[in-house]
Amino acid sequence: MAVDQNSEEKTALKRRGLMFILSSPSGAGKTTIARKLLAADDEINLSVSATTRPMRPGEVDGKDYHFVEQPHFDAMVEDHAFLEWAHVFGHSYGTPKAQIWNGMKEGRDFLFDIDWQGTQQLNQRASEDVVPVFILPPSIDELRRRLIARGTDAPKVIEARMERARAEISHWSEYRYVVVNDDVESCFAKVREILHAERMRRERQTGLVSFVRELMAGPPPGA
Ligand SMILES: Nc1nc2c(ncn2[C@@H]2O[C@H](COP(=O)(O)OP(=O)(O)O)[C@@H](O)[C@H]2O)c(=O)[nH]1
Ligand SMILES: Nc1ncnc2c1ncn2[C@@H]1O[C@H](COP(=O)(O)OP(=O)(O)O)[C@@H](O)[C@H]1O
Repeated sequence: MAVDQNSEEKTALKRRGLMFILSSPSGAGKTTIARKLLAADDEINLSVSATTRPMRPGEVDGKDYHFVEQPHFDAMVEDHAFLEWAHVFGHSYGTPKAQIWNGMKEGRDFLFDIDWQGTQQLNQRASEDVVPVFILPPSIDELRRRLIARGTDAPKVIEARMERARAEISHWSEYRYVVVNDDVESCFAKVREILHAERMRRERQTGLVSFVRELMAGPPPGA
């Protein structure tokens, strides 16, 4: 029956969701690239982290981050509510578990803006589902210029971020992909290509084995 065939085909080609990670030293542009990707791609959802850092102008609670007090964050750690969490720049950041696991099972993809510590933890927990991408600035001077131009941090905070940048960059080789964010449009295009190619990987297409089996079970060519 035609209806059955259609639904069978859909099942056969279903794929498991992936965890697309963007990391970089602060100011290299990962939030910019992440926002462009979310706007351009209907199939990827942002993993909204919880953080104890203060909200920046223009940020929205529940959309950019869940802004929480330290006791609330600590209680979530106690309850094992995070897939991963870490201290960054004197604040706590963590990925709430609930939204991710259910979505992944339904084949939804998630975008993570997390640091190298979180990437290591996700790699340990779900390496097959993880696609780690590291964004590099074109130069250290340009990194400082971008942090200043962003206008969200006091000079002391900018210097702290610059000091940390080298330590963060030292983790570049733990990532499957590394992209230099010189021109934002060309960096975005590369990141998008990575996402598209990763979606096509054989291992992610959960129904492929039965699909190919059925394909091979058909009549031989010319029959
Ligand atoms: N491990 C981990 N890192 C996070 C999480 N959320 C954000 N981060 C990282 O924390 C760092 C600081 O983020 P943020 O305060 O937004 O400043 P930004 O680096 O200037 O965007 C960045 O490297 C983020 O990728 C999280 O849930 N887990
Ligand atoms: N390719 C680029 N060229 C020039 N400025 C950029 C580029 N990418 C991002 N920026 C700017 O640099 C600043 C830092 O970018 P942001 O995305 O906030 O970095 P991160 O999330 O890595 O801390 C922002 O003001 C952003 O508009």
